[in-house]
Amino acid sequence: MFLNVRDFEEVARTRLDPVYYDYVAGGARDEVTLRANEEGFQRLSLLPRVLRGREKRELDVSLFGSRASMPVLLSPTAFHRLVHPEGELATARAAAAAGAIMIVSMASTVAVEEVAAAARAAVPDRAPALWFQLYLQPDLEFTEALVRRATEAGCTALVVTVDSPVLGLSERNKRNGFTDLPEGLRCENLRELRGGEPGSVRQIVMSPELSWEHVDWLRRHTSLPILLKGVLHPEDARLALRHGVDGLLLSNHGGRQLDSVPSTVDLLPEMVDAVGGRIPVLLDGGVRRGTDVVKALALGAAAVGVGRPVVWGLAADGERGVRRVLELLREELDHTLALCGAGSLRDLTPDLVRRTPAGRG
Ligand SMILES: Cc1cc2nc3c(=O)[nH]c(=O)nc-3n(C[C@H](O)[C@H](O)[C@H](O)COP(=O)(O)O)c2cc1C
Ligand SMILES: CC(C)CC(=O)C(=O)O
Repeated sequence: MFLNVRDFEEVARTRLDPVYYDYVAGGARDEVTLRANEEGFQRLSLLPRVLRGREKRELDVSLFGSRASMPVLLSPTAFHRLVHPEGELATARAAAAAGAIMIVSMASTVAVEEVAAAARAAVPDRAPALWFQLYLQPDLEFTEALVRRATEAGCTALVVTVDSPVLGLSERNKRNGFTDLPEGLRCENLRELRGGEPGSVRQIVMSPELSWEHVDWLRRHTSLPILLKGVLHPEDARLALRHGVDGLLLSNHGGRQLDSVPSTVDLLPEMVDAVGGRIPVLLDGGVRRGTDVVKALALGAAAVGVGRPVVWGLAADGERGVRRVLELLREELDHTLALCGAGSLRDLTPDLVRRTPAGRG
């Protein structure tokens, strides 16, 4: 029985090739940050208010022009066809049906146009909420064409991942010899547009030479809102403001890039402070429960993202699994709001969160 997100991980573990399970579950090096993300939430306690609740709670949010049924979105995760044959098509249908924002990974194994078409077909009466995650490629002509493709496909915001000047190192992947997608799977957004072998697919380039000038370049080449994913230093948050960025997705890549960085929820108050309310701060990393969502929102996040939970849902039970994972998080969020005496997300304020004394959490 799937009672919570962790139940999906257990089933996914039994279903998946252990090499692919490790790819998804794993983090960088000693996995200190991977563990810290969940522990960060566990160390925080909630302090509910009483006698001020409401019969029906409002969970919907509006973010960068996208309406969503809840402040939980699908963080970008690569290679969905590695865990289920329908891959991102199933994920997109589930997200659209749940009214959740899906951030399509640049490294999706289904082309962004097809992902968008699947989402639209799932909810013919409304526009599904899709954003696109981008690794800025040093080949700016290619990057520009990709941004155009994502925009024309119907993605309405760009989430630029900036924590990957080089790829993080997962020792699980190394031990397992997992370096490439298996035969038949490709990053469909990386197809050559011209030149190269017909139908050939590029490798994603992680470039240490990317700079704020590239963000400025992107700002000039798109009218879509730009969010930066992976800014962790408050000084970089302030720089993001100066470079006209529209939002931050506070993320340590689920502990997959630099190991030993703090958990995202521990950094959240400082980052919220750094931007001083001028742009929304979203957060991902370690969100597994409705209580985690409430803690993050109370501390100032505009929304949270989930990465692995979606992949576990997909691996365990395809589209239905992703649907259920999103439903569970929504139900838990609603239930937690009720127990906290919050009638809406606006009632979530920092005073509802306490740091558990050391040794007790
Ligand atoms: C299997 C997997 C693939 C990922 N692929 C991407 C990606 O393509 N682009 C990206 O910006 N982040 C990627 N991430 C990071 C997620 O967007 C997100 O930051 C992270 O998973 C959040 O932590 P959580 O898994 O604890 O929810 C990936 C994470 C996982 C687990
Ligand atoms: C390197 C990407 C293709 C995928 C990614 O970001 C990840 O696996 O964390």
